[in-house]
Amino acid sequence: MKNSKPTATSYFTRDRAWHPKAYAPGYKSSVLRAPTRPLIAIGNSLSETTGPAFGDDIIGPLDNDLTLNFARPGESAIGERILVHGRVLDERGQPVPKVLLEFWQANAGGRYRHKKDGYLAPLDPNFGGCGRTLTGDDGSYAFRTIRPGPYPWPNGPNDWRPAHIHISVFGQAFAQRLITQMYFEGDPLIPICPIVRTIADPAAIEQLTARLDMNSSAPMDALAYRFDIILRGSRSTLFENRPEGN
Ligand SMILES: O=C(O)c1ccc(O)c(O)c1
Repeated sequence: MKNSKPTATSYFTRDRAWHPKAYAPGYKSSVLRAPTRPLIAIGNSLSETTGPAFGDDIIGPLDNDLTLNFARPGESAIGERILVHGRVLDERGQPVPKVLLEFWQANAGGRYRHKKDGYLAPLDPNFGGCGRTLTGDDGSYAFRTIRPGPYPWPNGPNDWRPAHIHISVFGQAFAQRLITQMYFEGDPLIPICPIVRTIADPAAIEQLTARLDMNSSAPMDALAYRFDIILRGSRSTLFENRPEGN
């Protein structure tokens, strides 16, 4: 298609080489998870392309504050207090308003509040690890949390996940949910993480890395990190549930 005349949308088409391969043996669980046969396109059914429409009414007052939303009254989660903020943008850089963002993460010691997480680090009685918010009319979002700890995982003999926050972006339908992981600028575990190492282009890793943003920090309260999410196009944020074949 190289010589075809560009159309209005061809500038924004997806660069499939940007996304990691679904099969990446260094990331052990990708081996069984990756499709073994060519993918086939299945059209969405009506129930996959209609509703739900989320409004402000589903969001509770503490949903975007993980330091408080599981804490006992008057207490808060242990850890380095941070604000995470940014914008959700489409392939033209236009803001995407009113999308539901959900986040989940380990506590400051690197432990998830999940029955299958048996890591030695203790649970924090004041930290649940989940939150949600809607983007504003300018596509912006923000939430308060604590910086999660890194943790070991049984991929190889000594593999550790860098500190990260999982972020889900809900579209206008159940079939439109994209999930990514946000890392923190300067973390030495990023380049040696087997999951990160499935990503070929350093620029794509940079895009998954939140930047320290001193201008948005809350003095005497919380540091800020900025993380923009680009939903589509040649420089889309990498989403773990949208590998190269989709
Ligand atoms: O897919 C996995 O196996 C896997 C393991 C550890 C993680 O922290 C994660 O986000 C995914």
